[in-house]
Amino acid sequence: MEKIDIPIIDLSVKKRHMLIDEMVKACEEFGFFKVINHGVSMEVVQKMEDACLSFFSLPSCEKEKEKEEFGYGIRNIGCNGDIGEVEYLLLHANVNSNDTSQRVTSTCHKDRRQYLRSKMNEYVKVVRKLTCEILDMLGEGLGVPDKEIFSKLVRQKDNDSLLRFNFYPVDQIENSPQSRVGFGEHSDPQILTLLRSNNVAGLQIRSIDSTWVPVSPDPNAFFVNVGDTLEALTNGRLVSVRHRAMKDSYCSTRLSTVYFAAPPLHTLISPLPETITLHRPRLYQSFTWEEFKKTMYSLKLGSDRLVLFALPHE
Ligand SMILES: C=C1C[C@]23C[C@@]1(O)CC[C@H]2[C@@]12CC[C@H](O)[C@@](C)(C(=O)O1)[C@H]2[C@@H]3C(=O)O
Ligand SMILES: O=C(O)CCC(=O)C(=O)O
Ligand SMILES: [Fe+2]
Repeated sequence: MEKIDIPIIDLSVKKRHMLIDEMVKACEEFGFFKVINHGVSMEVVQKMEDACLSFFSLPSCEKEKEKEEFGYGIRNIGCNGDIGEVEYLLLHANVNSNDTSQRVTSTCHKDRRQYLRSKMNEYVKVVRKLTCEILDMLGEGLGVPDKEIFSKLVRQKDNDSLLRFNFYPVDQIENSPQSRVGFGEHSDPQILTLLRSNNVAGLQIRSIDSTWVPVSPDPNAFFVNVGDTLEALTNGRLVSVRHRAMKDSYCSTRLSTVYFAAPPLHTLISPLPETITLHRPRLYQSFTWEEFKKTMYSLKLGSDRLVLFALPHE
């Protein structure tokens, strides 16, 4: 295990130019950084987290009923045979969609669903705002003419962003190995990911020299991952980070909450002209987010998807 300092961006610091430079540098070197003093209401976070923990503590038969509505899953990640030591909810983070009020269901289910959904929607609103602030700072730092070029994609009404809750329970089995992979190595396919967790360790990022770097938990912070799509949009200048989550058998239950900011399906992803230079010729062909998504779902969790869109070298 390597000891490296994860870049920390303190949004309460007034010198915006300095912050922007540090943020761009972190995305170039690691594709990852931690944000503190972000201004997101901890009350919103806490209520959403409590509602999720109550959900995960329900009996299995109750949770299984939420496959369709909340994308409940256990152990199976995606549909290509990846297995994790994790239970999760995976749903669209589009606050306008999924009105459950018309569905025929018992009052108890309906109340629980509506409460969970409302806490999630409140969370999405605040986390999307923070995501857009970060994307605007990156746009400014890269010197693109329209600094809102990235955030505009995420603000679109039909954006394809997702919200995921990963629940890593404590092992009930005696003598199970001390530390196992809970969620396998991968990069996130979208533009930007904002991840937070309770105060339990688990997240690791892979550094340039391929060693795993543990990220200390900080429930007051957000961790930001550059996704494959931002790597493609910036012609490989900002790099998508490979990461995984470990599960420690003797530790406490871990809950991570992950917001994946994505553009609308029809969006054409092409490297921005400002990122194509003599020293860095164009790396990727253009593709729509829909095409990329189709490819990603046909592949395993740990696959390198961007390589399939790389242009041949001269
Ligand atoms: C195995 C898979 C799960 C995944 C879709 C995929 O085919 C490859 C990418 C995976 C991933 C990783 C980051 C996110 O957790 C996720 C929701 C995403 O957008 O891409 C998952 C997908 C999933 O669990 O459906
Ligand atoms: O649980 C974590 O910390 C990581 C989860 C993750 O990488 C994901 O959901 O894509
Ligand atoms: Fe991830």
